Amino acid sequence: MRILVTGGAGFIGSHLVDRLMENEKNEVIVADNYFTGCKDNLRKWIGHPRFELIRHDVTEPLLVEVDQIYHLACPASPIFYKYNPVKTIKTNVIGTLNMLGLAKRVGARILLTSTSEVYGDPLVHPQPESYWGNVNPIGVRSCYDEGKRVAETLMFDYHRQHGIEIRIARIFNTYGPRMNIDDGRVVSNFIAQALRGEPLTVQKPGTQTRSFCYVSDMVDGLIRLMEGENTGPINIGNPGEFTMTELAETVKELINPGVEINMVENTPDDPRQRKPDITNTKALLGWEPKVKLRDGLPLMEEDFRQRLGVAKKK
Ligand SMILES: NC(=O)c1ccc[n+]([C@@H]2O[C@H](COP(=O)([O-])OP(=O)(O)OC[C@H]3O[C@@H](n4cnc5c(N)ncnc54)[C@H](O)[C@@H]3O)[C@@H](O)[C@H]2O)c1
Ligand SMILES: O=C(O)[C@H]1O[C@H](OP(=O)(O)OP(=O)(O)OC[C@H]2O[C@@H](n3ccc(=O)[nH]c3=O)[C@H](O)[C@@H]2O)[C@H](O)[C@@H](O)[C@@H]1O
Repeated sequence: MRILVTGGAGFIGSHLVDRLMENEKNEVIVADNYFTGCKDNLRKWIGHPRFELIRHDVTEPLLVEVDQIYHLACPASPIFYKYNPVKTIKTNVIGTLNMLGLAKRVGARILLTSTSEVYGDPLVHPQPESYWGNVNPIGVRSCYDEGKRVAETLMFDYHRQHGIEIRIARIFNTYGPRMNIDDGRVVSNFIAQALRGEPLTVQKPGTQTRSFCYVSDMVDGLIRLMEGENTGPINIGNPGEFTMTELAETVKELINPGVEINMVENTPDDPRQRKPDITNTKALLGWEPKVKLRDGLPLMEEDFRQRLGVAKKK
């Protein structure tokens, strides 16, 4: 199978490449502009006969003969996707248009990594795929939230109009090794702060909730979706829901009991609750997450200790 992974140098993408490369029948091509990802995440595959890495921005057309496209190219951290909002929405709209054009041209099946942010600040909880969402069309997060919604629209229009084989995953908060240490997302922030002995920065009100999926579960779900017969959209996430204060207390307990927890200001339009309804995911993909937060955090801690050079206290 010839597989293109856009955004494959990123956090989820590089773990996906690892799993795809385990299958000797697969040839993998990564296209990435290294905005938030890096070659180092793929170092073990560079030079491998079944692997190719291209520096490419998906807002420009790309022509490669492939059978499957995993379209992950988009900055995921709010800090990065808010850094250049016009670029973020271009990546989601023009980038997805280019990948759909490629899929049509070469007859490839295409999977889009959409997001729970399509539900916005949800008024329905937990969120089923049938929920249309509560999204601000002109807010500071809209480049991402609406960008992903348009990407889903384009996927379905190409499916209905041109018969393209599509798969849509609505990914919920995912964590694990290889996350950018300073990309500003809550799990990476808290673990880096705990290891550096800095106060954990809980953004107000602290009662807002998220549900965290470990990256190996996420990759398993994405491959099952691609290999299955269902277009989606399908939620892929761990229904274990925590407040940010509970998350901070767990990181403090597991990693550094002496660290302080500080309440700090939040940013506009931060969703107050988020939890996937995975009824469809279990029924259609036979998937559910295996790694609990308390088991996943130490795996990420080990990765961050190595990268930060912080040894575990005896
Ligand atoms: N991690 C999460 O919690 C989460 C949750 C929901 C959805 N997602 C989605 O999953 C995908 C991967 O997320 P991630 O956490 O690995 O993020 P990431 O930022 O680590 O990876 C994104 C990758 O895409 C690349 N990229 C960005 N813009 C590009 C462009 N214009 N052209 C080519 N490459 C580009 C980046 O350099 C990076 O390698 C994204 O589409 C994201 O929206 C992630
Ligand atoms: O799962 C999803 O669909 C989305 O999850 C995250 O978006 P978000 O939940 O905003 O991610 P974080 O920036 O990690 O924030 C999570 C919560 O933690 C809080 N937070 C964040 C950082 C911090 O240091 N402290 C803190 O309390 C935020 O206010 C927010 O309530 C990802 O960044 C998005 O790419 C993704 O689409």
